[in-house]
Amino acid sequence: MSLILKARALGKKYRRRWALSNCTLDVPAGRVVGLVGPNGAGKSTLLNLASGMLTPTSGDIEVCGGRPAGGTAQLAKVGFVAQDTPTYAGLTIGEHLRLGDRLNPGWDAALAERRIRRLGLDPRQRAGRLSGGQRAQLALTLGIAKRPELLILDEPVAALDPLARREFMRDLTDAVAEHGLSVVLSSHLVSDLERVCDHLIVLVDSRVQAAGDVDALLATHHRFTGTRRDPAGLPADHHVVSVHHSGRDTTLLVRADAPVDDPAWTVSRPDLEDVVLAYLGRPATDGHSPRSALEALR
Ligand SMILES: Nc1ncnc2c1ncn2[C@@H]1O[C@H](COP(=O)(O)OP(=O)(O)OP(=O)(O)O)[C@@H](O)[C@H]1O
Repeated sequence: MSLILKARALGKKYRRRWALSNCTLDVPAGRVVGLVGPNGAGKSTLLNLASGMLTPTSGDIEVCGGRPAGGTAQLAKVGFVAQDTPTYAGLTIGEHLRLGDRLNPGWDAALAERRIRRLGLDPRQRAGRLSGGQRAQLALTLGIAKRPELLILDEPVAALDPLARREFMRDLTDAVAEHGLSVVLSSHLVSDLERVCDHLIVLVDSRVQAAGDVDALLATHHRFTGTRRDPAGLPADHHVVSVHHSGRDTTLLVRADAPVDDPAWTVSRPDLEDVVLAYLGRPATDGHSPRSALEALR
């Protein structure tokens, strides 16, 4: 599997506080990869390190085969839209597009203009006068029109209304199909990630708790329900991710290639949100290696 991003024991420290510590993960190339995790898990820090906006305190990170922001050619390979969708308040939309053209060797002017037109945005409007969602759309347009090998989006849809969110996800899918770019996007909206991502990474407290193709994650996780009992009796290849007791019933989220056929349990399929929530509810395990027990689900 070729990798577009590789982090090894990566850490970033602010004064005495680690924003990300000992983070090891692999991101496959040619995919739309969702990065999901609770507030403060280190997602933005990781994405800022990947884009070269931050430099690591410890460990290594490689993006598109090189050091993040390590020279002009490397900069051209990666598009990054930060969480606060930065734009220049005093510049018009048209000026942003011209700036994009000047700064990016692979700039796709036709794509940028088409997208701005379709969004109904006036190229003469200053970015400072745009709504939060419109500003996000401008920043996304700049990221896509740069035609990067890897597009990194930190919570790109947070400021968008539901319709704009759906359209953005569709644009992204089209851009991936047309230009074959790799995408990493973080979001708390698992339903949106499910619509657009084919690979998912769950990060909790700097550690990968689960990672794999969405199809594989769905095929290897099962919901077990039955009368209240201790899950310890399940076969050894059944990894219990979460346990909920309510009244006389027990519900488990279990990872197993093939669920055991036991009349004591009713087995059903969880959706992706159930799987993600089960991992988010766990204390972080020390998944130093990308092949940690919870990870190998490709
Ligand atoms: N500039 C900073 N100075 C000090 N601490 C920081 C800084 N940026 C992030 N942190 C801390 O690092 C940790 C990880 O933050 P980060 O923003 O990467 O998390 P996140 O997973 O993106 O969270 P969210 O989902 O809320 O955006 C948090 O505890 C945060 O308080």
